[in-house]
Parts: sequence; C-alpha cells; structure tokens
Amino acid sequence: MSTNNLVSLAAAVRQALATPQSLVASSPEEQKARLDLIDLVPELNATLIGDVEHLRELAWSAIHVLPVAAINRWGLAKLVPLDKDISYLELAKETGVSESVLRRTLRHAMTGRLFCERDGKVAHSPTSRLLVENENLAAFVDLHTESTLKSIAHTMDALQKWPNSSNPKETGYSIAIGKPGETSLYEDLAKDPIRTVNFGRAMQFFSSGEGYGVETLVDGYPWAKLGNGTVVDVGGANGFASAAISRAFPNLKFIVQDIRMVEDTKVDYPGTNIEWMVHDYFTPQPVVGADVYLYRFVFHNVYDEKAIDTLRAAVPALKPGAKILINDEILPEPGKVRWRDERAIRALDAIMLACMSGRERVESDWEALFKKADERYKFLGATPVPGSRLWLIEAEWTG
Ligand SMILES: C[S@@+](CC[C@H](N)C(=O)[O-])C[C@H]1O[C@@H](n2cnc3c(N)ncnc32)[C@H](O)[C@@H]1O
Repeated sequence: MSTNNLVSLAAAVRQALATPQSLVASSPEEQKARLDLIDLVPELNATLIGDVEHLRELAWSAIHVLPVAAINRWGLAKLVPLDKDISYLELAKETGVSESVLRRTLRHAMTGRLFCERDGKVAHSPTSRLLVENENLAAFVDLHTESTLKSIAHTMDALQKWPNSSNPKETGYSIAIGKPGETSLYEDLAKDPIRTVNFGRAMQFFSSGEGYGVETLVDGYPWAKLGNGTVVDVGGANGFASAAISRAFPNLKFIVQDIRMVEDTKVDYPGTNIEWMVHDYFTPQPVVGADVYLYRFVFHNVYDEKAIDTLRAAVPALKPGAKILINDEILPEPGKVRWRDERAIRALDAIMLACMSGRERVESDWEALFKKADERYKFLGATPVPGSRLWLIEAEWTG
C-alpha cells in the first residue's frame, strides 16, 4: 500500500468515526458492508502492526480482562455516579483498594472504553454505564470474569492431568476453586442462589446478542403446527426462550426445567403459559407425552457419553411422533463462514472445554449421537437458521 493510501484510509476512518451515525446500516447492502468491515478491521490491524506484534498482543490478551474483572469484583460501576465524576481517593475509600492500584486498574480499563477521566476524576463512559443500566449484561460480565476466567487460567493444567476427559468435574474450574475433580461448574453454581439467578440472567443476555437472538428460534420452527401442544424446555434457565415462544404462540403450554430453581429464577413473564420444574436431565424425564422436548444451548455443555445419557433419559417420556429439538451451534469448516462468526463459535467451543469438558459439534455429529443413544430416534436433520449462529437439530421418536 502506498503512503497515499495509508493517509487517505486513516482520514476516511477518522471521518467515519467522528460521525458514528454514518456507520449505521439501513439497507441490506450497507449491512453486508458493515459485516465485511467487522471482519476486515482486525485483519487490517494485524497487517498494520505486523505478525510479530500481532502474536505478542495475542499472547498477553488475557490481561485485558483483568480490569473488567476488577470493575466487577469491586462493584465500581455502581460506585461511580452516573451524573457526575468522583475522585480516585473517594472511590478507593469505598472499595478498600489502594488509590494507586485503583488508578492503574481504571486507566487500563479506559483503554477498553470503560470509564473515562475528567480533570483527574473518574466518570462513566457510554460502555461502563451499561453495567449499571443492564443487569443481564452485568450478570454476563460477572459469570465470565469470575467463573470462566478462573477456568481458562487452569485449563492447560486440567488437560494435562485428565487428557481427553469427558467428565464435567475434571476441568480448569474445579482446579481453580481448589476442588480438583470433585465438582462441576453447574454443581458449584447450584449451591448459591445469587449465582443461580445471575447465571439465568447471563444466559438471557447472551441470547440477546447478534447471532444468538431467541427470535430466530421463535420464527425458525413451525410452532403453530403444535396447536395447543406441550413443550418442555430442558435446561431452560430462567425460561426466557419459552417466554418468547409463548408470547408468539399463546396456545402452547411450556414447562421449564432446570437442575436448580430458586424463587427468583421463576421470572413472571406476563401473558405466557409457563410452569416450572426442578429436573436433572441425566435422570428419566418426568413429563410424559409432551410434543417437543427443547434443549437450547444444553448439549454443548456435555461431551458425547453424557449427551447420549441425556437423550436416553428422555426416552421413558416420549410418545410416538414426539420431537427432540436441539438449538445449538454447529462448528463450521475452517474459513467457510465470516471470521467473526467462526471466532465466536470457536470461542464458545473453547469455553465449553475449559469450564465443563463439553464441546460444540460439526453437522454430521448429530445423527451419530441420536443413533448411538437409541435406534428408535429418527434423525430429521440439522438446519441453519437465517441470521443465527444456532441451528435447529431435530429427531422424532418412532416408539
Ligand atoms: C448454557 S445454559 C442454557 C440455558 C438456556 N436453555 C439458554 O438457551 O440460554 C445450560 C442450562 O442447563 C442447566 N443444567 C446444567 N446441568 C443440568 C442438569 N443436569 N439438569 C438440568 N439442567 C441442567 C444449567 O443450570 C443452565 O441453565
């Protein structure tokens, strides 16, 4: 690239950023350009800094989570007023952290658009405000800066200690909390009502993101054909997916199951038809004769033996024609989907490995899984859903 190109490119980018409204996509063509740019910008950055620098940044990239973890752990978002600034000294007194550590941490955070400094004092940025204004996003940040981050830090040790383990207790998480091999992330979360509720909120937030929206599940499956049938939402957390489907198809009845429920898990979704039930999906399914057993983002939590156990545990409840409907990601062939999509899908696959010995699957894995679980499952297919990273994977019980 000539110097001229560089100069004009920098000027064009600067101008675009000065008028962010010019970057909002309002036509399909603009949306395609937006997605192209999202992929091109990291590529451009890596090209501009060069391979050596790129690798150096990659190797220590985890350090940039540290200020986010600190903001979460010390509750800084709520301690900084939304409408005015606060001195580092006052903030330090509120948190019990030294002023020096607080300043270093927050100035690092500011390089990631969290908070800003005005006249030597700390104020919110548009990004940090979200931690106060969006409790589901705050729960997502808490889950990942506490549980996921700890698991990641110990995953190499776990893989060395238990190579190829499919046991959810043999993870970086159990090592991180000082109980190697003794407990799984879900068992540990289930002990604490606050973390249980937060987990549900974090999942709800996750499913509001681009590519993960629950509306694609609502629109992508022929729910109307079920009439006034029953849907069991297995591992349904706080039931947000059932609530979304129920609002669109009010004749359906939903039963949301999860391994643990506290009063706050059972969100009251006005105008929906939802019942709640504590159920461990490795044990026989107690709701007999439902039309659809929905497992959204559940199978990636478990490795194949446990996935087969889960499919077998459903069998005693299934009537002929009942459907198992799985809404999960499919691992793409390398380089075959947009870079950002592949990066996100592989990141989630890595989180499943680090936190619970789970895995994402390729398209052909699903048919094999059903076949191994029980020959009476008839695999109906795995279908991509437009606009979603999650596919619909379906099998029918032939009885
Ligand atoms: C990744 S979350 C998915 C939640 C929700 N279905 C969604 O779409 O976001 C997995 C859920 O499975 C639940 N879970 C984990 N182990 C379980 C078990 N053995 N039996 C029932 N639910 C379980 C977790 O508590 C969690 O709510």
